[in-house]
Amino acid sequence: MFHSLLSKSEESKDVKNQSGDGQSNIIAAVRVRPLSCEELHREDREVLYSPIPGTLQVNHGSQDKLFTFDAVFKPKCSQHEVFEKCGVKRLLDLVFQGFSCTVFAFGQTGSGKTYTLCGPYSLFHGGLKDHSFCGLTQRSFEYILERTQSTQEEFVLSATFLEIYNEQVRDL
Ligand SMILES: Nc1ncnc2c1ncn2[C@@H]1O[C@H](COP(=O)(O)OP(=O)(O)OP(=O)(O)O)[C@@H](O)[C@H]1O
Repeated sequence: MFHSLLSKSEESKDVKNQSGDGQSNIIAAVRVRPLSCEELHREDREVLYSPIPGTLQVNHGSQDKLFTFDAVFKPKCSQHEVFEKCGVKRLLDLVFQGFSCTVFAFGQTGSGKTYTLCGPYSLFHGGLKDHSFCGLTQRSFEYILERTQSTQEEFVLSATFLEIYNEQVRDL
């Protein structure tokens, strides 16, 4: 699961509409990763379905539970699709209006946070060169750099990567 947050002024009390575009300041999206080889080998089965866009159904024995999110991405969704539809592009546009934005991925170990944010391990260590595997981070940088290059204005860009693990914050 990943969330996107934005804030312009700490004094602002209005959680909605700070950006003036009528949309919520918090976007919650869920991505369901495909079963791993190990899980397939174990004959684990899928228990998460998205019967209607924006919903996630958890198959829990005889009781199904349905949850709603701003976006739900099924296992076959590509990195490109996630970037285009998860709401991050809207945040990047708001960065150019002076808003501070945060994207954070949340989930248990092995759920796909790193894959979604940065791509698979082999993109960094295994010689994989395929751009289609790039995650939200690389795509965000590309998007920002494209926007800065299409204007005469000067920009100073800064980005921070943090990991919170066992309630400890680590600067990546
Ligand atoms: N959408 C996806 N498509 C294909 N493989 C995926 C996907 N998401 C995750 N994986 C694979 O699942 C495994 C676990 O993913 P990942 O390392 O991103 O999890 P994580 O949440 O960052 O785990 P940790 O908290 O332990 O660092 C990796 O081998 C990764 O390549």
